[in-house]
Parts: sequence; structure tokens; C-alpha cells
Amino acid sequence: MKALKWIWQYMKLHKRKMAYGYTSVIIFSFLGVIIPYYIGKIVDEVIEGKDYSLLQPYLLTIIGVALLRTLMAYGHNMAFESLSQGVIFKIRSQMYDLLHRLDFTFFDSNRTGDLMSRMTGDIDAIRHFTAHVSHQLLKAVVMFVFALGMIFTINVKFSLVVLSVAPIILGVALLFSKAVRPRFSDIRKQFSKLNTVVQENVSGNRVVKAFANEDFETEKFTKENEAYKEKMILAASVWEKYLPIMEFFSKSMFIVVILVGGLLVINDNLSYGELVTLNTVIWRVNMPLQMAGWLINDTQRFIASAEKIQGLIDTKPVIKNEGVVLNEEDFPLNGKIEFKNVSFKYKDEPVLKDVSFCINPGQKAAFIGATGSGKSTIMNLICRFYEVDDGLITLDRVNVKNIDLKTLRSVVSIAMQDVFLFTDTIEGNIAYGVPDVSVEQVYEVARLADAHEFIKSFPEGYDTIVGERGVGLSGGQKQRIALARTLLTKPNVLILDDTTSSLDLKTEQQIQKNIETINYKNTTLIIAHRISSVRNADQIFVMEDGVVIEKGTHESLLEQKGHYYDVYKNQLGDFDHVASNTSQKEVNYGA
Ligand SMILES: Nc1ncnc2c1ncn2[C@@H]1O[C@H](COP(=O)(O)OP(=O)(O)OP(=O)(O)O)[C@@H](O)[C@H]1O
Repeated sequence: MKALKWIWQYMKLHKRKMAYGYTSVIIFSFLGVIIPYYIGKIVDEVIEGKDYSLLQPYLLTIIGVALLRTLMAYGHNMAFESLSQGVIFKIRSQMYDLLHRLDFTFFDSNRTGDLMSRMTGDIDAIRHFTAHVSHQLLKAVVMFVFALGMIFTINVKFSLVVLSVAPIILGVALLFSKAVRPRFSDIRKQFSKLNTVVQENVSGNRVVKAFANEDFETEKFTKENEAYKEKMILAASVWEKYLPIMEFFSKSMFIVVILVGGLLVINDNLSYGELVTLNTVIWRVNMPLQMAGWLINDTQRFIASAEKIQGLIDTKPVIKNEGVVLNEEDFPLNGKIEFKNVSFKYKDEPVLKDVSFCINPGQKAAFIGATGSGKSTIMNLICRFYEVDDGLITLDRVNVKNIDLKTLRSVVSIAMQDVFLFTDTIEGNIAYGVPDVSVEQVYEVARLADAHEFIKSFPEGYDTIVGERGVGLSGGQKQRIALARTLLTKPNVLILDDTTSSLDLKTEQQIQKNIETINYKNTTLIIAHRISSVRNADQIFVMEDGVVIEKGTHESLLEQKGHYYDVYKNQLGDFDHVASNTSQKEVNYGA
């Protein structure tokens, strides 16, 4: 009921199509019993009564009704098809819009495959229901009522016999639908598993090849493929078991017509023409009963899909604008970032513990620390991808919670650790999210990111289409394009989350120099594993296990002879040797 109420709010947006469609279905079903009626009249009045003058009008009526029915069927099928497309267009748009508003937490706990199946398979179940099942249900009921009404007007006794057989056919149809339902649900689940294996193998095919694991993957696929085949055969076996029974009982209707109708004719209680009419009309009683099982199954499939989609649409983003919301013009934007006793956990394990620091406008701050120590988490919290559990984060003394989300994410720009490039040209990828940007501006940021030269060296230059996720580019090239994309937004706070990890030292240093020439004021936050990447920062924060354990400049941290000093020594080999001779032998943090 909830699902029907839910879909109604979308269907009612197409009132005219619905009104036309349902009226047409009712008239169409009514006309369905008119043809047998006139066939009966031809038998009785033309053949038996020898009134041949009636043949032409009766035949013309039959042909006219048949033509009208064909036109009406076309009309209402098109109306419902177009209505269903309107309905799923709206639902799909709502879902897509929501996917962009939902938080990282939502995507952390929902699998891509699941979301994709809601956007495709479940949406298709909605389309099938609105385009076909919704009016087939009405057609079945109306057709049954009209046909029974006609039988009743012809002969009451006969209609009572039909009514006594009808529940048997309906019962068998319902039993069949009940038996086959779990089989279909198994098939759908198995199909989704099969899809997941295929999807993972397509996107992870390089890993499969790198590990020469084709046989293992083929075996995995064969297992799911076999299971799918078995489930299909099982469903077919249920189908094959019930089909003859259904056939038998539906044919029994015709036996009833011949037996009971014949007896009534012999006893002069029924004319030949009426018997012919009954013989045709009985089909219209039979069909809805046989279809009942399928319609119920399809309706249940619709309800299951509607609940899943409704569940998604009803999901509310946890992180949103609330309370006092400030825009860019409402407070002075200088780029001062402050953490005051911030604690945070993704699930149960604390990831940041009572973290406090202050980065002044225009400063370059660097975060260094072991993998998993919480560096990226700090950046995620500044952008409000997640909400702090305790403490306060401010941008220019304003709690980030009070800054309009779009404003916050446009003044704070992050080049993420996992580079994602769209299937588009390089230019399109760099200019992503900045409308009306000139080619010169794209070139300028590409130069800053040390990407201009390699892009120009491609035969298609900036028009080179990069494949899915940036296929065709090296890791370092992808990172530089992503960096150029971030720089183009001219953020007040620029966050570089391990953005240069795939680059050689020379290129990295060149990029650092370039960024220093940026002609707009910005605060820069850098996450890096190499001391060489952070040594020039105004402030360096050393993280360990969710805590800032040391902070200061490169020199002051070396003087402290603490953790930073150990890492420096570790990365540069013999410290004394390196201190006098800055030959830089790079090893990763903590290696
Ligand atoms: N989305 C998430 N859900 C649950 N736990 C997470 C999530 N993201 C990170 N973590 C966990 O939080 C901790 C800190 O992760 P974070 O990415 O902040 O570390 P990091 O210092 O940036 O590491 P790296 O240097 O490897 O990038 C890790 O233990 C990680 O497993």
C-alpha cells in the first residue's frame, strides 16, 4: 500500500495521460465483449433466422469495434508507456540529485554495485509496473466483470457454473505465482552476483592480469554462472509443473461451455448464437484469472523495488546547511584555519584525538606522519566531508558548520590522494567545475602543475581523451592534471593530499616552486611522506595515531631531535653526511 501511495505521487503528475489511459482501458475491455455478442447475433438472427439483411450491419459493427479496439490499444499503450517514462525520468533525476547531496559516510557503507542496480534494475521494475502492470490489473478486473456480466445476462445458471470453476483457476494461478516467486527472487539475486563478478573483472582486469589470476577468476565466474543456470532451470521446473495444471483447468472452462451450454441448448434454454457468444466470452473470463498470478508477481516485484528506491530517496544527508549560514560575502576570507580540540571517529575507533592547531592566512602548512595516522581525515573534516564528533574547526574564525556548504567547498579546494579523471578531454578534466574558463587559464594552471609540456607532446594535445579513470596516462601525469584542476578554482585554501607522491623529486620541487608564484593569496595545506616535500613549510605537523605529536618549522623540529628528526635521518641516510652534502637519497616515510 505504501509503495502504491508512493508511486501515485509521481503518476498523478500525468493526470491527463492517466485519465485517457484508464478510460480507454475500460472502454476497450467493454468493447471486448461486444464482438462475441454480435457473432452470437449473426448465428441466431442471420444463419438461424435467415434475416440476411442483418449480416452487413453486424459485420460492419464487428469490424468497426475491432478497429476501434486496435486504435484504443495503441493509444493507451502509448499513453502508459509515455507516462511511465515521465515517472521514471523524475525518479531517476531525484535519485541522481540525491547521490550528489549524500555524504561520504553514505558512500562508505553502500556498494557501487548496489546503487547501480537501484538506478537500473529497480527503476526498470517501476517502469514495467507503470507502463504495463498498472493498467493490465485494471484491464483484467474490468474484462472479468464485463464478461461475467454478459454471461449473466445471457444465462444465470451458466454464469453460476462459471463462477464455481473460476476460483479453482484463480487458486492454481495464485499457487503457481507463490511457488515461482522465491525462484524469481533467487534468480535476481544470483544475476546481481554474476554482474558483480563481471563488473569487478572488467574494472580490475589489470590486477587480474598482473597476478596471472585469470584461471581463478574464470573459476569464480563459472561458479556464479553455474548457479545462475541452476536457478533458471529450477524456475523452469516449477513453471513446467504448474503449466499443464493451469492448462487443464483453463481448458475445463471450455468443457463447461460445451457440457453445460450443450445441455441448455438441448433443453431449449439457450440458443446456438448464445452458445457461440458464451464460447468466445469465456476466454475473457479465463484470461484475467490466468494472468492474476503474473500480475501479482509483477506487483510484488514492483513493491520490493519501490521500497528500495523510496529508501534511497528518503535518505537525508547528515551534513547540510543548518543554523546560521554564511556566504563568501558575509565574512572576511583570509584562509585562517583553526582546529580546537577536534576528535573524530569513522566507526568505533577514534581516528583523531583532541587535535588542536592554527594555520595563519597565507601560510604553508605541512602534515607528515605514518600511514593511517589521520592526515587525510584532517583535510576531510576541513571540507566537511565528515562531521567532527567533538571540538571545533573554524575558517577565518567562523565555525565551518556555519558556512554554506557550496561556499566552503569552493573556497577550500582539495587535490585528492585518489586521482579521479573523467572520460573527457584533458582540457575538460582540468576545466572541470569552472565554467567559462579560457584556454589560456587552463594552460596557465597546467604550467603551474608542470603538466603543459607533456600534454602538448600528445598528438591531440589538450584535446586528448583520457579513458575511464584516466586510462592512458601515467600515475604522475594523472596527479599533475588533478593538481591543475584544483589550482584552476583559485581557492583561498589549497589542500594537496599526497598530490605529488608519484612524481620524481625534481618535478615535485619544480611544482612547489611554481605554486609559490601563484599570484592570489592562499593558505596551502600539504600532506606528504617525503621530508623534501615539507621542509619549506611555515609549519610542519607530525601526526601519529590521530595525535599531533610535534609541530614547528623544519629547523625547530630537527632541533627537538624527536620523531621528525628520526624520519629525516631515516630518509636521508647518514644525517651528518647529508647535512653537509645535500645529496638526497629518498626513501618513503617510515621505510
Ligand atoms: N572512510 C573511512 N571509513 C572508515 N575508516 C577510515 C575511512 N577513511 C580512513 N579510515 C581509517 O582512518 C584512519 C586514518 O586514515 P587517514 O586516511 O586519515 O590516514 P592518513 O594519515 O591520511 O594515511 P595515508 O598516509 O596512508 O594516506 C586509518 O586507520 C583508516 O583506516
